Amino acid sequence: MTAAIRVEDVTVHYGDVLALDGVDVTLEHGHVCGLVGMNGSGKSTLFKTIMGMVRPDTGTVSIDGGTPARARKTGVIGYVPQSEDVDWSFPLSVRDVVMTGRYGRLGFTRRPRRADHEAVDHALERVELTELAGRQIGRLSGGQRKRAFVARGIAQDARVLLLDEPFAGVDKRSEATITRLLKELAADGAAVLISTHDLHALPGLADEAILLMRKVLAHGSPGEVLRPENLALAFGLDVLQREEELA
Ligand SMILES: Nc1ncnc2c1ncn2[C@@H]1O[C@H](COP(=O)(O)OP(=O)(O)OP(=O)(O)O)[C@@H](O)[C@H]1O
Repeated sequence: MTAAIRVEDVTVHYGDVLALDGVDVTLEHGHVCGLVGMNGSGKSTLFKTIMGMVRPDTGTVSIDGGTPARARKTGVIGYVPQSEDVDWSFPLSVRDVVMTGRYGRLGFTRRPRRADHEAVDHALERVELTELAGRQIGRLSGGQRKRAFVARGIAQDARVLLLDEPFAGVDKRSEATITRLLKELAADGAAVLISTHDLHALPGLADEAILLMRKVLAHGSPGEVLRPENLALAFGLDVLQREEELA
């Protein structure tokens, strides 16, 4: 079976900073995988490398057996970026943003057809944003913005979906809606890779997890990955003690 995402021996530097060091990751379709690691461990860099927005110094990335550029062009891959990476003042409505998920499919005229409008309506319904469809994207709450980007991935029918910190600054309702949708998308055969700082939420969110610290320290079930010795390696003793206090 062709892997949804295959990252092989990828190393990335920003100038002198080593952000990823010989990273190998294989993800299959039908799974939600949580990506965890401390600030600066390379999570966003890994996403950008998988998207083809950062070119690795060495190593290769393939998405559904093709290049990242091809996966972007054909709409195979969808990306929900960190909020800081988005220009929220851009004069686009929620509906416009969701429609950008259809761009790979629009014909020569670039004009959306009925099927495109229907896909956008359906996606807006699934994230519960139908009533806010006409509002400028920057005039939404943090959680609603994230749901709009998830709707873009749904309208796109992305087979591989990457979400960089979708729960940062997000209310519980949006978090629950997004979690449910991601599981539904995976059950329909998508591969979902999602970074999060919320280690306690990980088992309820994902069926596998990756612990990153420039290298992949652990990749397995959330239970295996969150073992105290792994957390101590990735985060230091503070987190380990906090985990014990919370247990
Ligand atoms: N554009 C850039 N130029 C230079 N260094 C960068 C750049 N982007 C990231 N870095 C550095 O690369 C390393 C990995 O950063 P990255 O943003 O991938 O980490 P992260 O795990 O996503 O962090 P966070 O959890 O804080 O979002 C860090 O040391 C960071 O300072």
